Amino acid sequence: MDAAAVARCVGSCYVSPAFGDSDPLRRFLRLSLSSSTNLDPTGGKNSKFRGKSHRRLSFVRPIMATDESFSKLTSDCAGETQKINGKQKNIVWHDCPVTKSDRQELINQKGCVIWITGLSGSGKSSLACTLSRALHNRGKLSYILDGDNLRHGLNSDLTFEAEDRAENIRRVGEVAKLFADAGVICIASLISPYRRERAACRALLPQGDFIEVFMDVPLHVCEARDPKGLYKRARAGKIKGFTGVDDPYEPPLDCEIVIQNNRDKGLSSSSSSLSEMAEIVVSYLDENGYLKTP
Ligand SMILES: Nc1ncnc2c1ncn2[C@@H]1O[C@H](COP(=O)(O)OS(=O)(=O)O)[C@@H](OP(=O)(O)O)[C@H]1O
Ligand SMILES: Nc1ncnc2c1ncn2[C@@H]1O[C@H](COP(=O)(O)OP(=O)(O)O)[C@@H](O)[C@H]1O
Repeated sequence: MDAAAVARCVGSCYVSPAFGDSDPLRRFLRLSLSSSTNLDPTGGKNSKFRGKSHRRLSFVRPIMATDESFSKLTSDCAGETQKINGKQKNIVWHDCPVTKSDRQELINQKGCVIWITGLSGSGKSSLACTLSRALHNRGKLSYILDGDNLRHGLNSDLTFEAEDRAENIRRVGEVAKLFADAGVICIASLISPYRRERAACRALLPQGDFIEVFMDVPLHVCEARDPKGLYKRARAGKIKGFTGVDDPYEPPLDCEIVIQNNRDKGLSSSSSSLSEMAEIVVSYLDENGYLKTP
């Protein structure tokens, strides 16, 4: 992409130079300290990339980033993790001689998770599809885990209550981790409104392999798009607990890529910008070594 295209998007996009913390323990501690709750029901209205200076100290620990994930963070990269939670005991990790490295070498790429978060209507699914196509055109294998789609199957038992949303995100995080382990570039696109759960998904992956993309689109723009008529129904009180209307969205404080996708017109004017947005992510992957065998 040329510099002008970057600039056009950068009216609209910010790519952070990845996380400065190379040490997983440091990052874990940082996440523990930075997580806090934002109950602003207007959600994305003021959602700008705020960066480190706006982090608040809090003693709230990530719900999912428990002692288990802590020990995983310190030992996981070797792939030797033995996962034991409260319900499952006496299980032992079984290794296979065909490794993640073998798989990555086979398809000449590095498995990772692109996690796209944002309000309903912010363009998550559109970006996911455009990105997947762009990667496909470059001969790279990707797979989309879309929140809406997964709620037709794997997550069809879950509601939009906070606890179920958290479980939804946890499951998608685990599945995404498996795809990344398979060597695939996994594109997860779901609202995932809570920082703690997104942080927990990040903690499942080796350092750098979780790339969070924030669709920073104001609520009024999402609401004007309203392709499924859900905002209208939520405003009419026919849907309770709709994200951004009467349910919270916690914008990322610290993510790899921010995309300000503000246009409120139809696809004809957006198609080029979607491909520019996808190109921003592809460039990030390229520059960080995900499009070749590590
Ligand atoms: N109450 C409520 N709040 C938000 N969204 C709702 C709700 N009810 C249904 N929908 C539709 O479900 C899609 C979001 O599913 P997700 O799995 O991505 O949500 S979450 O991550 O568990 O919050 C979301 O899809 P997108 O518009 O693609 O984001 C909506 O179409
Ligand atoms: N950059 C854009 N400019 C204009 N409209 C867009 C843009 N990106 C997405 N849209 C439109 O916004 C609506 C919501 O997009 P979608 O990808 O379904 O969002 P989400 O998955 O976040 O709910 C769709 O009608 C889509 O065509």
